[in-house]
Amino acid sequence: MSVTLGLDLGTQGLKLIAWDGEAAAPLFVTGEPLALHEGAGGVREQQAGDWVVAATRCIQRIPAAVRERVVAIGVSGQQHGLVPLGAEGRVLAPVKLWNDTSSEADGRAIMQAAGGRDRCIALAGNPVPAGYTASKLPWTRRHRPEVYAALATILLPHDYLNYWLTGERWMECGDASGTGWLDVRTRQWSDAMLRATDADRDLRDCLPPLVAPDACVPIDPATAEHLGLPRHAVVSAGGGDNMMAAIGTGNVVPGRLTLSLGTSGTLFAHATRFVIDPEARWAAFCDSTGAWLPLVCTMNCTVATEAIAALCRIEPGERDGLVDATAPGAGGVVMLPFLNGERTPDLPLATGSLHGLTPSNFDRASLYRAAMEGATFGLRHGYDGLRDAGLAFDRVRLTGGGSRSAAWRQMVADVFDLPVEVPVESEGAALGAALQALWAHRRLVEPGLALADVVDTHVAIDPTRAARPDPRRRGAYAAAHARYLEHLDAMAPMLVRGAPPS
Ligand SMILES: Nc1ncnc2c1ncn2[C@@H]1O[C@H](COP(=O)(O)OP(=O)(O)O)[C@@H](O)[C@H]1O
Ligand SMILES: O=C(CO)[C@@H](O)[C@H](O)COP(=O)(O)O
Repeated sequence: MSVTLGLDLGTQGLKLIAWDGEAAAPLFVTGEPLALHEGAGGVREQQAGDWVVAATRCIQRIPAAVRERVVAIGVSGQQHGLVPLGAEGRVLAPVKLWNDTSSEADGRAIMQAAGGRDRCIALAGNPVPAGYTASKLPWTRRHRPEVYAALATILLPHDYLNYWLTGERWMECGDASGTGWLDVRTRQWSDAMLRATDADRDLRDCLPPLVAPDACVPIDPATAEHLGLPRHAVVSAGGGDNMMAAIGTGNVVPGRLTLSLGTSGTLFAHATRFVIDPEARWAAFCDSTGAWLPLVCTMNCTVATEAIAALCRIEPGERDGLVDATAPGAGGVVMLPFLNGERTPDLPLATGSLHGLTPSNFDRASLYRAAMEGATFGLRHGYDGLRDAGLAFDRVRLTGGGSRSAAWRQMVADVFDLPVEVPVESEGAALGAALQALWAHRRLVEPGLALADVVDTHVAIDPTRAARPDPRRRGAYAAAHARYLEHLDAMAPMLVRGAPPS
């Protein structure tokens, strides 16, 4: 039996899956929560040291008989975070995360220096929203000058765990697409975007080499010993959580749409040709197979449902019942769920709001449904952009924490008017990381092995969690979606400006 480990460093927690490469089944699954520091002005940061503690706990919890058979490890991670490393490998500051909007003005300044938003898209395929890594660097230069001066290497969150495991610094093109510095057409760093970020420093010196998707690096022997893992284990390239979720949900061929309902909501496809949206309604990213992964990301998915559940004291076991007890449209309640600011649509300073309240709909069930609908409509917004690019879809593969909800699965089927499939393994990103590790390890002796072949054998669909669009609900959801867009348009001038200082 050969075992591969998949680690997924999410925003709310780190998850681990130990995968049996022969039986195509999980042997052990565990996780650890992670703390998030939220500061004034949209600051959202984590300590890289906490990730290492969480990963160590998860790995050491694996039964020894499983651990000693580990041949390879793959790491998936929340995208865009900036891990600043000093020359000797020390992390110099807290990690500014993908949902940290404090660098909004810095992103705008980079785009201006590059010649404007459209020019950025022409140069590298993407603009530089606040969430992307590039914007966090000038912020660091302004707010933490000593860190900027000592900076030797920039890593992304999953790259940092790879560094901890191997002692080697590298990036790969999937996650590197979310820096704002990679020209996603050529898979090379864009000198123009690097210069627009800092004209006085050669930032190429801070960027590690880019490796191929099937790269394998030996684990550091001392780290292997500390973790109780075999010294011959290797670490694969790993990738951004969305790129790994594409593998873990079997989305490595055209025609499938993966939707991940986590802290962020993401929606992405597999594209064999490079596609960009001139309006940047979605991100033009590389995937982790050598193709592309056009992606829509909203910053408020389970953020919205969790906030309403906490406010109304809705227990986890009650939630689906409340959604089922209300009709599509939530009795007229509309939630613009932008509690964390928003990336799609591009409103980093936006705040959340509730609309359409009356005495007869101001109840916990309608509010909870409105939060779930708002999060789902936000993703639908970007989906129209993907179709405008000529991409066609015949199904949705659902993953992330929200995919555990039967009511949410049905809502996705109805709102997108597509059949929904749910993989047996709900942790798509962790499974994708384990499968990438399995593939990369097998390719050492079988160089022609295609990732799609591994995915076909290992990603199973759970027939009991499928959902089909219900034509009786289509009209009600279309009307509710139209109402959502009306409120969004009406609020737009205020949402662009952001909240007054508190
Ligand atoms: N049955 C459910 N209904 C709605 N939300 C759920 C359900 N189960 C889990 N979640 C939510 O999913 C979120 C975690 O999703 P996950 O994909 O693990 O997030 P991340 O990777 O962003 O940390 C939590 O906010 C959790 O409350
Ligand atoms: O910023 C993006 C994608 O561009 C997010 O999808 C992050 O990658 C965080 O993911 P979760 O922690 O919500 O899984």
